[in-house]
Amino acid sequence: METSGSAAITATGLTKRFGETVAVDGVDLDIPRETVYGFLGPNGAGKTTTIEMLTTLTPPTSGTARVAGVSIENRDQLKQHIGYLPHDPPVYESFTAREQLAYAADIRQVDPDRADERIDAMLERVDLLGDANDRIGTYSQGMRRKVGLVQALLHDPDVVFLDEPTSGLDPRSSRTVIELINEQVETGTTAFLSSHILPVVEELADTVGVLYRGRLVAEDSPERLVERTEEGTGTLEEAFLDITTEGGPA
Ligand SMILES: Nc1ncnc2c1ncn2[C@@H]1O[C@H](COP(=O)(O)OP(=O)(O)OP(=O)(O)O)[C@@H](O)[C@H]1O
Repeated sequence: METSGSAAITATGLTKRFGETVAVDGVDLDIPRETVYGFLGPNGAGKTTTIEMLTTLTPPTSGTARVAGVSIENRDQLKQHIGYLPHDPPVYESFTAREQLAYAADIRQVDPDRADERIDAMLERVDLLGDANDRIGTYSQGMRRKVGLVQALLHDPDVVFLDEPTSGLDPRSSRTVIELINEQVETGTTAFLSSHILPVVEELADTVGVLYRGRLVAEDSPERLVERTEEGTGTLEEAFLDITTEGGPA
C-alpha cells in the first residue's frame, strides 16, 4: 500500500461551502496511524461534512486531504483502504445480516476463503450470530448499528470513520463495541470517531479535536483538555462545554 510517513489522515485547509453556509472552514489535520481521533462538535458544527469529504462522498470546495496515504481525489483507490459507519448504515432491508456482510466483503475484496469465517466471528462478537439469517428489515436500531459496524470493519481497513458507533446500544453491547474498536486499532487500524457520547470518546481517544462552526478550535489529548477546565479536574463534557460556549476559551 502507498503510504505517506506515519500519518493516517492529513488535511490542509479543508473547506466546504453550501451556498452561503461555510460548513467546514479551513480544517487542518495530522492524525498518526493506529490511534483513535475523537471528533467532537455541537450539532451542525460540520463533523459529518468533514467525514464525507475524507471518505470521498463529497468533494471539498477547497483544501486537500490524504487518508491512508491516498488523496481524497482518488476515490476508487481510497475506498479499499477505509471503512465508514455513517449515521444510517447502508444496508439492504431485504438482506439477512449474513447476506449483507457477504455482499460487503465481496465489494471490499475480502479473500473469499476468509470472509465467511470473519463474518461469523464478528457477528458472534456483537451477539448477532443467532439473528444472522433474519432480514435486516426486522432488526432494531441497535442491531442495525452493530451490522453497520461489522460492515465498516470487515475488510480490516487502514482507517475507519465511525459516526456514533455506540448510539442506541445497550450497556453490554456498548462495552463490546468499545473493546472491538480498541482491538482493531491494536491490529493497525486508525479510528476517526465522531460522537456526542463523551465518556466513550474520553475512554477511546488518544487525541480529541473540537469543531465549532466549521473550525477546529481545540485539539489535544482528553487529559489535557480536561486540565483546561476551571478546576483542572473536570470531565471531557465540561471541557467541551467551555470550548464551545460563545465567547468562552477556544
Ligand atoms: N447538503 C447540504 N446542503 C446544505 N447545507 C448543508 C448540507 N449538508 C450540511 N449542511 C450544513 O452544513 C453545516 C454542517 O452540517 P453537518 O451535518 O456537517 O454537521 P454535524 O456537525 O455533523 O452535526 P450533527 O452533530 O447534528 O450531526 C450545517 O449548517 C448544515 O445545515
